[in-house]
Amino acid sequence: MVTLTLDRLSAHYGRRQILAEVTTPCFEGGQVVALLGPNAAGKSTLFRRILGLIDGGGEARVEGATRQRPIGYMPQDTGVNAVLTVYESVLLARMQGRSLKVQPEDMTEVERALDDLGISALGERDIGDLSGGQRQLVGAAQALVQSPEILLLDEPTSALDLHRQLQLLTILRRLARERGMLIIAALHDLGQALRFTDQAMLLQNGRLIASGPTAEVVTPERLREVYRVAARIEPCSQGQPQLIVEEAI
Ligand SMILES: Nc1ncnc2c1ncn2[C@@H]1O[C@H](COP(=O)(O)OP(=O)(O)OP(=O)(O)O)[C@@H](O)[C@H]1O
Repeated sequence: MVTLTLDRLSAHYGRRQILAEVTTPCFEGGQVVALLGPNAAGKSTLFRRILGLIDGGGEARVEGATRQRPIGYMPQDTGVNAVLTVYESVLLARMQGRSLKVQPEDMTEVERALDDLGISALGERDIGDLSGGQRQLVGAAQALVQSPEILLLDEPTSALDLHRQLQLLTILRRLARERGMLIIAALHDLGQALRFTDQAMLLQNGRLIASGPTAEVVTPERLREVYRVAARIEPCSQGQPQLIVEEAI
């Protein structure tokens, strides 16, 4: 099973330190992990540092991976290429870093990624003609089609309507369980994090404030300290934790 452990991971842009010694428990395949924190806390920077796209100290230790490039990534701003169809853009993502000879298996994987995300009907559409939410799902398909063992998604629900947010989070949970994938998603909706994720990391000003089971990370005290909101967490009628936000403080 694939695992990821962050060990005193730091990151800087030029001379400016953004992340300071982030150390986490070992996250395992099959789990969905929420990456939480207010604007500018360092969530995107953490993803880029895990991917080795920026410099810094410490280590993002991947163990148990069977592939040479085990990590898939969907950035916050997914690029759009207007001259490609959705199918072509996902196929191109699949072929990244490989020979350009398309095998039948590659086409099967493209169809599977589109199907997994419920966007098979968009396959022949030009990517430039899509709505923001549709483009976001295509971005997720581009990351998923590489059959990653670890999938990093930077705010994958930010452009989606409520139905599609819930649908995507449900799909991610299923994919993690069924394929043993470790999925880490930056999320701003803490209620959804409580409902759909197993573990969480909470960043503030580039420091890890808490990590562990989501229900232990997202507490009224931390919402007050880190997010500056007064909130309660109460079980709903079905016993699920429900976040009730009262006011900004
Ligand atoms: N390329 C860059 N060069 C210099 N500073 C950067 C760069 N990218 C981000 N930063 C700075 O790093 C800090 C963390 O930014 P980051 O994008 O990681 O935050 P975030 O938690 O993802 O925020 P948000 O929730 O708003 O997307 C911010 O102060 C930001 O201004």
